Amino acid sequence: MGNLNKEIRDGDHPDITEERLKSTFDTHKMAAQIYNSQRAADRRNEITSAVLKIPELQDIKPLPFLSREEKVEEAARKIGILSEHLYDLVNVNDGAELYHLNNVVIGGEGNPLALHGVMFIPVLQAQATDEQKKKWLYRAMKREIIGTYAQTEMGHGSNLRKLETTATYDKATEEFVLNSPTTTSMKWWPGNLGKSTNYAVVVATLIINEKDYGPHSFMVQLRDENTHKPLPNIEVGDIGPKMAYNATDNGFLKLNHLRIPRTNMLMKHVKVEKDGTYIKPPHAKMSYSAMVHVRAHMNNTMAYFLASSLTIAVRYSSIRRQGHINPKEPEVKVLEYQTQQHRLFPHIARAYAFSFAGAETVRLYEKVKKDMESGETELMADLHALTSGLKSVVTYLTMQGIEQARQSCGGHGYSMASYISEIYGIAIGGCTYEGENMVMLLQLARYLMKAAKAVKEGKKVEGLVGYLSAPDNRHSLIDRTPEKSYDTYLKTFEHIARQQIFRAFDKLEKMLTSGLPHSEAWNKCSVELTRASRLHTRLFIAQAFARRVHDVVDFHIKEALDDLLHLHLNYELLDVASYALEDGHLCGEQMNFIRSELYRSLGKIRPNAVSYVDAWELSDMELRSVLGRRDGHVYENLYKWAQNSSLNRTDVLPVFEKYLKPLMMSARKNSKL
Ligand SMILES: CCCCCCCC/C=C\CCCCCCCCCC(=O)SCCNC(=O)CCNC(=O)[C@H](O)C(C)(C)COP(=O)(O)OP(=O)(O)OC[C@H]1O[C@@H](n2cnc3c(N)ncnc32)[C@H](O)[C@@H]1OP(=O)(O)O
Ligand SMILES: Cc1cc2nc3c(=O)[nH]c(=O)nc-3n(C[C@H](O)[C@H](O)[C@H](O)COP(=O)(O)OP(=O)(O)OC[C@H]3O[C@@H](n4cnc5c(N)ncnc54)[C@H](O)[C@@H]3O)c2cc1C
Repeated sequence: MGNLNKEIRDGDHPDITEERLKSTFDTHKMAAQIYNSQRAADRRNEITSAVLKIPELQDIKPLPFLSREEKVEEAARKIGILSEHLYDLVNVNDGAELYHLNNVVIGGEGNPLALHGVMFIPVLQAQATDEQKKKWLYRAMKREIIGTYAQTEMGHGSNLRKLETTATYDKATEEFVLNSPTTTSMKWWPGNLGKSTNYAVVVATLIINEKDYGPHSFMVQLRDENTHKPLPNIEVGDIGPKMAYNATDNGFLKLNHLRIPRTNMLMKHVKVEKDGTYIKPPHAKMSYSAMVHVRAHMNNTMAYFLASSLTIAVRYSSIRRQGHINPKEPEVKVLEYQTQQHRLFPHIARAYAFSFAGAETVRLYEKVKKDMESGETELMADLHALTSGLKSVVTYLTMQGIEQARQSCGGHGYSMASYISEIYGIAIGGCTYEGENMVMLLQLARYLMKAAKAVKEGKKVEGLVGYLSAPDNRHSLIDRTPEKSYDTYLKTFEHIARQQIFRAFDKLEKMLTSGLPHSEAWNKCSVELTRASRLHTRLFIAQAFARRVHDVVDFHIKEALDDLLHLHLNYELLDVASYALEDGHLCGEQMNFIRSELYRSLGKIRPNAVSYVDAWELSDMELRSVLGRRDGHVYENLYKWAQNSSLNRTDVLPVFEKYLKPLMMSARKNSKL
């Protein structure tokens, strides 16, 4: 039958092998849950193996030792080589395979085609007419041109309706005049805009006959296709180094009365006729599709970032020995400490939960995308609400989890040898991009307030907010029913979310009744509103986790996932318990029960800890972490890694003669006086 944990190899550190031998489940079967099919999990490993056989695709040295320019060059070099091998390595129509190939070969720090794949192609697919697709999309797919999505400006990112870049229609010439009238109107932030791309979908405020029609999308050629020099009336460049993600040239763009043909406006759903007549889209927010596309996929990318950090931390914790639990016995693996388990295991459960919630979200996204192609827009509001909440909650909790993973590695976690700080830097960008988290929580809150109003008016609501109409127990049944059921936990989460949604609603209504204008009342309730959004979203995540466990057929996988779910529900409930204590839905006795279940869960998870992270099947090449090495041989490799430091090229640095020697000489001279 072989080992259940598929990472076991001869010569590995015995401490990590000992962990893997304890596995109660087949890690490759678990990978099928994480990646949604056995075939997808197999393909990931096949792609990794194929990449390992191509020497030019390996990192020239550990990425933390590269300068920013070297990072940009290295990513571009690999993109060039990848293009030669692409069709042999992956199915180019499979986004998951492409994403995996990118993670293995290039990693998360970015590459010249990042925004091309993530936004430029999707926006053309969703918003270009057939004729426009022929002109740009097919060239983009063949990488004859490289594009990005240029929406955010120096002065405005969140509030799209106040974008200053204008696209003014000139009926006489049948052109749009694109203009950045102020410094703050410059596009600022778009990925790869700075140096890599030669085209961009620019989002600008459409003006026809002096009337403002709001943000619309326009195709703009930025650079000459042969020389790559910026075209006339275009100023473009890189915005400088960032917290992380520095292989990517996030850029600025100033358009100086640039004229583009009328047919460069993306017109699948919305139109400007030759005479300037404006024809509305079936839904006002259809042009926001590229943002929804990314938000819908972010749960999975965040789950991946979180799982990467936890793989590093848990593997390292299984070979790191420090201190004693029993003074008569040798030093223990730090993973034995309950505090270490409490620090890491709930985040493992979250990574799984985000992946399962992500799979459901992508399914809904695919349905809405298909509907939109035929002008059907009914589910757009549901999708927008769901992705807005998830994007915010998942990125925030991912940030917490990665930082805990780093701290759990002690001093070595702070070294770039762990690579956790880079993963952290990349992941937390997600709290900001695709809609600042508070802004997106408030978008979900609009949807929740509408639902609450409907319920108050005696109407029945369904779907994602159906629980607002469902019967509620005054007291939680956790620990009060003979059978062990997750339903009691989910009902408690429902109660908490429902109470908070109505609390925010009542507060808002009270202020409105007192005569406060809606926007002021909204602002004064906004903390309560974001709380409602978070609780609603955390309920959805817990439900999605429970739905997945319910559907699993394999006994051992189901059992292992069930343990994680149990931990998740107890940990998350403790995290939000104050809401349930406030109105007596939970009592102190139940809190004690939940706490003791949490501690019991940590013990249950412990033997499988390494296997839970191994099941993500993240290769050494993609983890890029000395601490997270599959074989557990950390210490000798930490020493090897440090040899890459340019400071070690000579024993004595020039700064010694220049500054340190004079400093010490003069100090010595003074002390002799
Ligand atoms: C296999 C593919 C893999 C893809 C993987 C991608 C993941 C990559 C992850 C990691 C790798 C690192 C790579 C980094 C890539 C970075 C990419 C980042 C790119 C960007 O950041 S692009 C710029 C993003 N900008 C924003 O998100 C701006 C945020 N602001 C807005 O979206 C809007 O301004 C707003 C929604 C906040 C408000 O819009 P507005 O028009 O003013 O509308 P309102 O008045 O507030 O609302 C009116 C009404 O409309 C409804 N609504 C709003 N939006 C939508 C929508 N999209 N769909 C449906 N309905 C919508 C809203 O709910 C209101 O409804 P109501 O009146 O309440 O009924
Ligand atoms: C790594 C990275 C990559 C990016 N890539 C791209 C890209 O490819 N293309 C692109 O176009 N853009 C890109 N962006 C820009 C990004 O989309 C915006 O920065 C983001 O949407 C946030 O907008 P902002 O910067 O205007 O934040 P601001 O809105 O200025 O946020 C500042 C503060 O104001 C608060 N705030 C703002 N409005 C409200 C409100 N209505 N109610 C309550 N609070 C509010 C926010 O919560 C926040 O606390 C990228 C950004 C990053 C960090």
